[in-house]
Amino acid sequence: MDDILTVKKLNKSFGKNKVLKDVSFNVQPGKIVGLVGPNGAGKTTIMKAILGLFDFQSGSILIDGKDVSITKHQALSEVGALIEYPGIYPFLTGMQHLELFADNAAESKKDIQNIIDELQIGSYINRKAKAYSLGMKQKLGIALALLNNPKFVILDEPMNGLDPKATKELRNLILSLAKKGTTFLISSHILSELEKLVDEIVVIDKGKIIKQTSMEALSDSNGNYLILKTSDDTQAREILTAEGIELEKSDKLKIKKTSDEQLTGLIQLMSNHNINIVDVQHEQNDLETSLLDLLDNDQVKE
Ligand SMILES: Nc1ncnc2c1ncn2[C@@H]1O[C@H](COP(=O)(O)OP(=O)(O)OP(=O)(O)O)[C@@H](O)[C@H]1O
Repeated sequence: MDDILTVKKLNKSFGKNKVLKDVSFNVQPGKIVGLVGPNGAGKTTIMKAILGLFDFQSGSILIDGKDVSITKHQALSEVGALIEYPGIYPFLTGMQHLELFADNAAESKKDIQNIIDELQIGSYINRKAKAYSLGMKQKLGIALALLNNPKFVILDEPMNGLDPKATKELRNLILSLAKKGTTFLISSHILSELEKLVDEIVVIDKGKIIKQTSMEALSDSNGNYLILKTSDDTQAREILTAEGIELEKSDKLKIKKTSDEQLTGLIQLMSNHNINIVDVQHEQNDLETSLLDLLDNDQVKE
């Protein structure tokens, strides 16, 4: 399927500070893609460039096959976005914001009501935005991003300021929209939340993309471990080491999982030395651990 977003060799500097270095990645329709990386890595800059808000020195951005730049915005007509702090007018009500940004007032009445219901913002939507809390403003910003049924939605730190209930509601809303075909590019530092949502992640560090991978492949490639509990862990550790089986740094007998047959071999090995395996646990790296590993490796390479 053709990409909804293709970013190719994007370079961007602020003065002498090169903040995006040959950034390339793609997003396929209907996917939820997470853009992750440390503070200052370049996530917001990428999102702003995709939205035609920043110029760039070289490279290209295509949405649905059409070029986007600071002067070419046509492809953005079907894109919804929330970037940094939602731009909200303090003296307008939430409802006035939604009406102001709706494409077609008559047709949008039902859409506006749906969004209000889904995000549960009805109790304060007719109050002036100056009286909104951080989370209320954030929810209004998300409502504005989702208005007009965009095909592609870009959300920069959408969970900022949301309480756990609102975070869960937002997650469910994003998942249900994605099921109906909406595509999402989402940045967030709340990795435990992001991993419940995304199909793929793009990892950026110091302006360079260091990985684009499906979540499935990420946990398969570096995140599966077996933890053995035996009748004699001290002796078992010696036997495993003597066999050249590498143990992870842990006070438990933790071994990187390499194949489905590996456990049978370990049981056989222990049994040959009259040691019983009394328990086996499977452990999988969470997104945070996988990401920290990736960033550590990136530092080693430099
Ligand atoms: N308008 C600007 N003028 C000059 N430098 C900028 C500007 N915007 C961003 N930068 C610089 O670009 C780099 C990338 O910033 P960016 O906001 O894209 O990072 P980020 O990955 O979104 O970080 P965070 O997770 O902290 O939000 C930083 O070094 C930042 O100081």
